[in-house]
Amino acid sequence: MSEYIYGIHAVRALLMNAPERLVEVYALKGRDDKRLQPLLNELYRLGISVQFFNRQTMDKKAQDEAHQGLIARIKVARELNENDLAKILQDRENPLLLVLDGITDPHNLGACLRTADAAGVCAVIVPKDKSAQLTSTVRKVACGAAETVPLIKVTNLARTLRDLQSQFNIWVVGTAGEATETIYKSRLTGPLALVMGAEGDGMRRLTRETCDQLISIPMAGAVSSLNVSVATGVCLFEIVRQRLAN
Ligand SMILES: C[S@@+](CC[C@H](N)C(=O)[O-])C[C@H]1O[C@@H](n2cnc3c(N)ncnc32)[C@H](O)[C@@H]1O
Repeated sequence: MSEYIYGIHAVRALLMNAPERLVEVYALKGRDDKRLQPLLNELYRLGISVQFFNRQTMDKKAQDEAHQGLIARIKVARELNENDLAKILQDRENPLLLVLDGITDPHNLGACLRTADAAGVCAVIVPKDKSAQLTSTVRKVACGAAETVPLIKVTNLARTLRDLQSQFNIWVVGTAGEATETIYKSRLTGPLALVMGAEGDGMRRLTRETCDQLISIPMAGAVSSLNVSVATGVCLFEIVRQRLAN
């Protein structure tokens, strides 16, 4: 089984993190780009087939995806699940996890993965059945982070959160606009899972009830909530700030 990834960021990230998954690469003929040549050199070095095509053929292969002159056919990765968490968490001194409770917009998932990578999140956890899938749009928006941050799909999110609390001593912090405690007054420096809610309804009741703490981002204006990927960025980088200041 294979799938396609598009664009320089996605191909470079896969080349750096899981080159064994690259089957073949299609590149735009005549494209003279300083960023592309080192990447092509590395592909040649690893013996990965690179074929050159004109723009019309590349656009056809990309089927409406923006490809920036580079497409890779890759082996589908094994899906990660709750059983992979122990390995990811072992030897992590101060793990930071991001939990997305039912985000369905691929752009939001891609943006959250990108921010998670930048903030040093060790895995993103989502419920198996109620989330956007790791599509090429998600990969493109994630700018390579879909290849670097493990995405764990769990059958029962509340149970996974309880396991994180009891087995790994992880403090589970949920986010909700109406929470009285703000992120800026909370101490978020220890092992932590940050939980974000879905675009429309926020966190589900059981998820919310499982959290150790609920926090909000203070809102000064007329709108009642932020876009979830924006809220994720605000929260993750406040956590990063606190950890660096510690
Ligand atoms: C668009 S909001 C959902 C709004 C939903 N009506 C609710 O009551 O939560 C999506 C998610 O972004 C996060 N979020 C957005 N604004 C927030 C805020 N001011 N404080 C904390 N989290 C926020 C939360 O995780 C929320 O579940």
